[in-house]
Amino acid sequence: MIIAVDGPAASGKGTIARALAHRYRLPHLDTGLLYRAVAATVLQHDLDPAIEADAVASCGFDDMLLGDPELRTDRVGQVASIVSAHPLVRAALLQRQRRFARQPGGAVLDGRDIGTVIAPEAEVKLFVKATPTIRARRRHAELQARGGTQSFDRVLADIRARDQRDAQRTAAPLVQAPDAVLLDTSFLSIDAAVQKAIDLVEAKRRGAA
Ligand SMILES: Nc1ncnc2c1ncn2[C@@H]1O[C@H](COP(=O)(O)OP(=O)(O)OP(=O)(O)O)[C@@H](O)[C@H]1O
Ligand SMILES: Nc1ccn([C@@H]2O[C@H](COP(=O)(O)O)[C@@H](O)[C@H]2O)c(=O)n1
Repeated sequence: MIIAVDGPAASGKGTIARALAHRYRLPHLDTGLLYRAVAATVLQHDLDPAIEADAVASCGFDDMLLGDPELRTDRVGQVASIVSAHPLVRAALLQRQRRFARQPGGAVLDGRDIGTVIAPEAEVKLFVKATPTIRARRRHAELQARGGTQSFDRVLADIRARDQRDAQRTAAPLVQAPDAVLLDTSFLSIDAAVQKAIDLVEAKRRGAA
């Protein structure tokens, strides 16, 4: 079974994807990390993320980088949303994600274009959303817990900027797949959101959704 979990920044898709992977004993890929690794490599080499050739040259990153906590910072997230708009960057990362999705037994992937581009054949597609203010509140709390000093307003502005870039780019924009089920986590606890996601997967498996 392939489970595709898409949605905007800090909507809770990673939390849900990890929980579903655990529940159904499936491997999980956080595809945002791949774009973050490209972004971190661009920054490391003092390249320009807006220049496609610079971003493409950074797609051959060492997989060791995927475990670097620096990848989770807001700065890297912002640059990731710049490099991810380049069609050649998306093309360079496409096969790796497709191979992961199509491994025997299935997989859970979360990102922006899993249900639309990477695995349009996924048996289950969730589109996770929450209001920008609630997402910023959650991300702000998360960053503070890690010692971050950004203001709430800064985090909210960054989330809005990233939403806009991700939704408006021409290459694989953030959009709900027509056959994805919408899961609004704005007023759900983590446990309640995960339970809803499990209920949706179960309904799909029974052919009821
Ligand atoms: N339903 C929820 N209620 C409260 N907090 C939540 C909920 N879901 C997720 N969170 C928290 O919100 C933050 C963002 O969640 P998560 O990392 O899952 O989002 P994401 O969509 O994967 O983000 P990104 O796109 O930036 O990778 C985390 O700190 C997580 O613990
Ligand atoms: N399938 C994807 C996943 C991510 N992106 C881009 O990467 C940025 C960082 O992703 P996070 O999930 O870690 O927040 C994100 O803002 C997107 O620009 C993508 O394009 N496609």
